[in-house]
Amino acid sequence: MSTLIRNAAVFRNNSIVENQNIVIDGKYIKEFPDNPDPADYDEVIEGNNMLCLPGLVNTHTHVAMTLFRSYADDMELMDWLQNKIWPAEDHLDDDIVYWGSMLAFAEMIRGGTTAFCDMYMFMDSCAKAADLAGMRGNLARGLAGIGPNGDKGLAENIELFKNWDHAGDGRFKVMLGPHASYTCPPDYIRKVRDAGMKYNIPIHIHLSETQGEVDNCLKEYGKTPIALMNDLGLFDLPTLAAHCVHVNDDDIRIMKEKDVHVAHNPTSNLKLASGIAPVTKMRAAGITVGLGTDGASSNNKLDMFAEMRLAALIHKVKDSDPLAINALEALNMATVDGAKCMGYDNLGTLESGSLADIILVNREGFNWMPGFNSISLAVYSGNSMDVDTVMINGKVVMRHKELLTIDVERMKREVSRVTDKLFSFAG
Ligand SMILES: CSC[C@H]1O[C@@H](n2cnc3c(O)ncnc32)[C@H](O)[C@@H]1O
Ligand SMILES: [Zn+2]
Repeated sequence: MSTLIRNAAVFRNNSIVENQNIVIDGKYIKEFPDNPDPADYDEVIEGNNMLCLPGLVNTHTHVAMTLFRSYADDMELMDWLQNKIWPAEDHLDDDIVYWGSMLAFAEMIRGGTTAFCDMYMFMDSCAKAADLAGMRGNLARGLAGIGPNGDKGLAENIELFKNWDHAGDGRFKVMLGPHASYTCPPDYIRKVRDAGMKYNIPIHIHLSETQGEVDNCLKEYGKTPIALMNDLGLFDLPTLAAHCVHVNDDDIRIMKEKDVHVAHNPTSNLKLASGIAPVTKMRAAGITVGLGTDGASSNNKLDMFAEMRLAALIHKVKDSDPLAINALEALNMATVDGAKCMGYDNLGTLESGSLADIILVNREGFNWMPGFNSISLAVYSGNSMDVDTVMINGKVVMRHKELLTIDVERMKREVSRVTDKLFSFAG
């Protein structure tokens, strides 16, 4: 299958090149010809007035938590988890997670997100929904070592790896998902690490999200969550650490030394009043930082345009520096840096040989006028509703805002049905 994108403005090598043509062959970008003949291609996409960007990468989420959107707002993390979310999550099943995930994929594709890094339960259902939707995803079974199901969860995560790693024509990778230092005691982290070493599986974990988490960890183990995980050998595996809001200079040194990647979730961190991560410090130390939404209960959107904009804004205030994170840096965090967080070195850029995850953003809206700088426009005034066409792994999954892989009407009916089922426990 070959596709020609014709006459678009293309984000390449950190700048916008107008009037470009892109040829996609199979799942890869092949070339940028000057005068292509449309008759030579199976499919032609007109790029007039479109900005062509790499698909946006959401490096930390819990996709099925769309079903908890607006269920528990205006709370801090532990109150929210312990008193609202965890009791409700006891009522999840495969059917519920499948449709909650599908709702997330519809929202993500519509907003230009082509890849996601997930940690949740019933991950086989999440994977099946992602496969049908055509999404690219890194999947982790969330693991807790407190309580009776630690070993069962780990066995499920390994099974997930055997069934889904590299599946979907290479769109899926599987990670191990130890939830956090406060839910995974040292002995359990050692088990997870040993499994990761045995099967060569990377790690996705929440770390140092709140000051309370760090304080409790210091009290219990005499170490920060980052130092504790390092001493337990977890960082001997490639690790993606979500949040890292409360990290000190020693933590940052360890993370750089162990090449720990960070998923920065600005909206979730603000909404749960967790704090603002020292992103400029981590980036200055050479740490790769991607952007994420976290789940739709703590955000409450899965909108990477919103995350880019917020990331570019809040660090200016945190650092009292308008250059803290500029528009280009925010865009790179949402694309190429996010792709690195997911373990790809051929994703998140529009180059010959890159995987063809591409979005076309319509620049005809009022919010795109005047057109001085399309990178700045994309980050500060663009929004997810401007996305017109989305390609993942060389396949068009949304054309002119029509979702091609998801039966939207059925999905809405099923989401209503499983929401009723999920919340029937509440009376
Ligand atoms: C065991 S599956 C993943 C687990 O994580 C919970 N979760 C969602 N958002 C956050 C967050 O910001 N910090 C910590 N844990 C979070 C989710 O509800 C699942 O229980
Ligand atoms: Zn999370």
